[in-house]
Amino acid sequence: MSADLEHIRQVMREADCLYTNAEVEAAIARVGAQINADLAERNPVVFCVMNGGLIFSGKLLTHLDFPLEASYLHATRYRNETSGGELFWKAKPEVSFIDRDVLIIDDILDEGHTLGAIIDFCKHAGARQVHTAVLIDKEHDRKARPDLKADYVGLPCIDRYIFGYGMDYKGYWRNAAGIFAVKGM
Ligand SMILES: O=P(O)(O)OC[C@H]1O[C@H](OP(=O)(O)OP(=O)(O)O)[C@H](O)[C@@H]1O
Ligand SMILES: Nc1nc2[nH]cnc2c(=O)[nH]1
Repeated sequence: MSADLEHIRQVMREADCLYTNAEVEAAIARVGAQINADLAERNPVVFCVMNGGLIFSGKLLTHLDFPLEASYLHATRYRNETSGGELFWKAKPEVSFIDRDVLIIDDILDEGHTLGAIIDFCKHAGARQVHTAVLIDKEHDRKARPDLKADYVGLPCIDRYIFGYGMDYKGYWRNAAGIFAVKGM
């Protein structure tokens, strides 16, 4: 079924802006500086988690000032819905990272099932150390593993369904230049 574009446009018109474009860009620059300080000598292999991690990864990578290899993996459990289900691997990493430092970049740590599963996968596949960066850490008490924290966090966010900067609403608005919360969600 094709999307109801008028509904999609209305969601943007009615959304609450939680962070402006400038605030997100400043957060990305901050995270970049932290990663430069920590990982410059570690020769990490950097994985963007598709699809949501695309914009944060692209912008963050331009702040990193050391040699690195970049690739992607694709794991999803929301599949364009607004509540999560089973984790589904669409593409596992193709680059070998045995005995390598790995940096995983994703848009959001919500309940943490996705990041937890990706970290487990990388460790089982022989990574020396797995580092994680997320643009948004959503604050609530439903974390799958309460002890699982991302090493690098751009911004905290209240417990609402958000979109923009890679995050979608029903597959749309990943391109929104800011972080927005859907009205009523
Ligand atoms: O912490 P969790 O509750 O597991 O949710 C976080 C994950 O959800 C989103 O992915 P999604 O499955 O929506 O796929 P997408 O990246 O293609 O939007 C997001 O990109 C994270 O990977
Ligand atoms: N777009 C989007 N994806 C998510 N995945 C987990 N939480 C969220 C959220 O709030 N928004």
